[in-house]
Amino acid sequence: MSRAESKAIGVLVMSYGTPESLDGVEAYYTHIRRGNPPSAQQLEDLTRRYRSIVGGVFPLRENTNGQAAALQRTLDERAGYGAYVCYQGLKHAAPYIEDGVAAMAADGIEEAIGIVLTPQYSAMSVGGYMKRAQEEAAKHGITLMDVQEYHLHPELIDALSRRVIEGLDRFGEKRSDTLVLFSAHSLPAKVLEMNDPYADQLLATSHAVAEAAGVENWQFTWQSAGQTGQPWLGPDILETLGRLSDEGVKSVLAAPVGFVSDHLEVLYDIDIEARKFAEERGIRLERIRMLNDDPQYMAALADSVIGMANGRAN
Ligand SMILES: CC1=C(CCC(=O)O)c2cc3nc(cc4[nH]c(cc5[nH]c(cc1n2)c(C)c5CCC(=O)O)c(CCC(=O)O)c4C)C(CCC(=O)O)=C3C
Ligand SMILES: [Fe+2]
Repeated sequence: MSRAESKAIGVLVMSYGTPESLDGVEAYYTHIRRGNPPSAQQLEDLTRRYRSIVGGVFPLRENTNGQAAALQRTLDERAGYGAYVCYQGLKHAAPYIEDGVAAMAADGIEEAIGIVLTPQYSAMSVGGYMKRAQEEAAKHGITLMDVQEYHLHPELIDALSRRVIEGLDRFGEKRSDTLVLFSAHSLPAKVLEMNDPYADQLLATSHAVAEAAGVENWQFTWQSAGQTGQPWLGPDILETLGRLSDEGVKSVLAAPVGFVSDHLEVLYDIDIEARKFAEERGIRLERIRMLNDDPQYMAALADSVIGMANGRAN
């Protein structure tokens, strides 16, 4: 018997996707660039960054697999085996969002909930995932409802605040002088003209986490902006670290709350690039542990999925 019985609700678990191997970086980058291949220089630069974090495995793939499996277990525990069936749908790698929806259709799923593993909504990121999922669902006659965001879910805030407390403890006697620097992936600044909730939601998450962790000394900054020739949201984390060093700050705990996994933007952009930049300016930079398949994060996801499904039934 198929795991997906006729009454099962499909759950499309959406994430960014990462290459299978260094040989796959060019195709992946071309997909991110909407079919335009990167220049040799751009490809070399991205490959170099992956090479410096990757020990033969791209960590995001394992982490997304682990998150989808843990969410399935959490849904089984809360709603009973067979009530929900998870399918992965990735933005820039196989199985693509469309593959996930087609797999649901092949299993006879008629009703589904879509959820992106990023807690904060932007029309340019999460909205893009959902648009593709809706278009494919319509082709198969699947009714798909989207969880738009869960950036203030109490379990998520608690999970992040515990990580902040644990990260601050690593500073020992310097703990009270440590600044918590929340961050998220920058977006092209034109997103501001769209009245997009992304920045507000990121600030709301940061605020709630700081409050739950009892932290008053915190700031928010952007990171990982692309080089597109257009302006991106700033200030960038390196600019912020430069200013903090001018102000005499010596201890910083990075808290990238716009990301949920160990991947390139965390393992390279923060752990290698930002840390080196900070150390050169006399700042000790530590980072909170990422959520990956944290049980409280899974509870926030499962609760959002079940809440959406129940809302429809009422
Ligand atoms: C908002 C946002 C998130 C967070 C929300 C979410 O998770 O969705 C995110 C996450 C991620 N971004 C990732 C990787 C990349 N993103 C790039 C490029 C871009 N990102 C953008 C936005 C975002 N990206 C944008 C507007 C571009 C410009 C091109 C375009 O207009 O689309 C490039 C090209 C080279 C470069 O610019 O560095 C790469 C390699 C990985 C995987 C890392 C790994 O494999 O370990 C992850 C989790
Ligand atoms: Fe990205």
